[in-house]
Amino acid sequence: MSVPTTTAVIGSGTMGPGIAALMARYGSTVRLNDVSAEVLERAAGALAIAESVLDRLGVPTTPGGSVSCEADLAAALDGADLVIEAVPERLDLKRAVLAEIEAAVRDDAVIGTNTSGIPVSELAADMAHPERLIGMHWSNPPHVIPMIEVIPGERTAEGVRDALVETVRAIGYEAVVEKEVPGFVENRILYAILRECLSLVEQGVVSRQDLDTCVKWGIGYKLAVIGPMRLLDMAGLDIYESVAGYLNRELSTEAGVSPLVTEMTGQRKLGMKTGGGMYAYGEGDVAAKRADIIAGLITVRRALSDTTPV
Ligand SMILES: NC(=O)C1=CN([C@@H]2O[C@H](COP(=O)(O)OP(=O)(O)OC[C@H]3O[C@@H](n4cnc5c(N)ncnc54)[C@H](O)[C@@H]3O)[C@@H](O)[C@H]2O)C=CC1
Ligand SMILES: Cc1ncc(C=O)c(C(=O)O)c1O
Repeated sequence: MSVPTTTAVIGSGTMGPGIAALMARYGSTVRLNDVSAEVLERAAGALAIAESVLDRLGVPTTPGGSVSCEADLAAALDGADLVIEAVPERLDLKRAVLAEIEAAVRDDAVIGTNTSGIPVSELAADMAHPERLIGMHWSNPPHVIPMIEVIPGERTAEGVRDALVETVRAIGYEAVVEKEVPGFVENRILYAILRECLSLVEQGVVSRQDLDTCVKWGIGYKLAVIGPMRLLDMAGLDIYESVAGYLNRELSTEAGVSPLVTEMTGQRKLGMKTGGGMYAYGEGDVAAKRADIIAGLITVRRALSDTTPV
């Protein structure tokens, strides 16, 4: 399977519309499904924004692609060669949705789950055909970040893994194939960073704003150009050995969720989607901030495409 003829995207929240817009751009007939009629009504706006971003990125349009919103799951799945599950990150919900998907989908369809890190084998535990399920972890915003983690579970067929890698490359993205561990690779690293960041803010070592400045320039800027393994070579492994020798024992080992985060989620302060989180957003601020972030990502992606690989 290179670009699937028909793709079903199940879940149209933060991730679904960007995924749908990108697959359509490469010529796939995409059906975008959600349980919420209100969410599906809003999808047109999100799709239009994603399409304009793809224009600005210069992603060419393959004729024949389209996205339609489909409230009926069976209709959304009808004839799909690739299904991308993007419903909320809850094991019970994902298992239930995967059961519905596998009961309705074509026998030879590939079912990709966009879980942020639930092991694929756990999601597949009750499936009649676990060989069709594979982790397909996009990074947010999915139509902009050109890398997808591909994670076979214990029972995923090799042919399914190979077909998905082919699809990822056919849409111009890098495929990173991994063995399954909770969080996969990207989120294990991201969450190690976020745990330390939250701990430093909670301890009052640094303000939220200054932490963001420090990580953006001191870490993010370099890591946008080279990966951590290359960074170790640039710094010197002897330096890493000396610093890690006294620093690693000081780092946060918090096994639970940061109290700062649980306090905010308890108040339904979920970030940009609710208009407040680590920062406060006034009227119109969220749209402006999202536009700034996308503009920055487009500039950096263009610049990085001229640099040598990691
Ligand atoms: N938000 C992010 O930065 C990223 C999220 N992910 C993962 O992608 C998945 C989706 O995440 P988001 O888009 O952020 O979540 P979200 O909460 O923004 O959207 C999920 C959507 O799924 C819908 N939904 C719930 N039950 C459904 C069902 N039975 N059938 C169809 N639709 C249903 C909801 O109405 C909602 O619109 C999660 O597993 C998440 O961990 C992966 C990469 C990045
Ligand atoms: C906080 C956070 N958690 C999960 C993911 C992806 O699974 C992301 C992301 O892609 O940006 C994230 O920021």
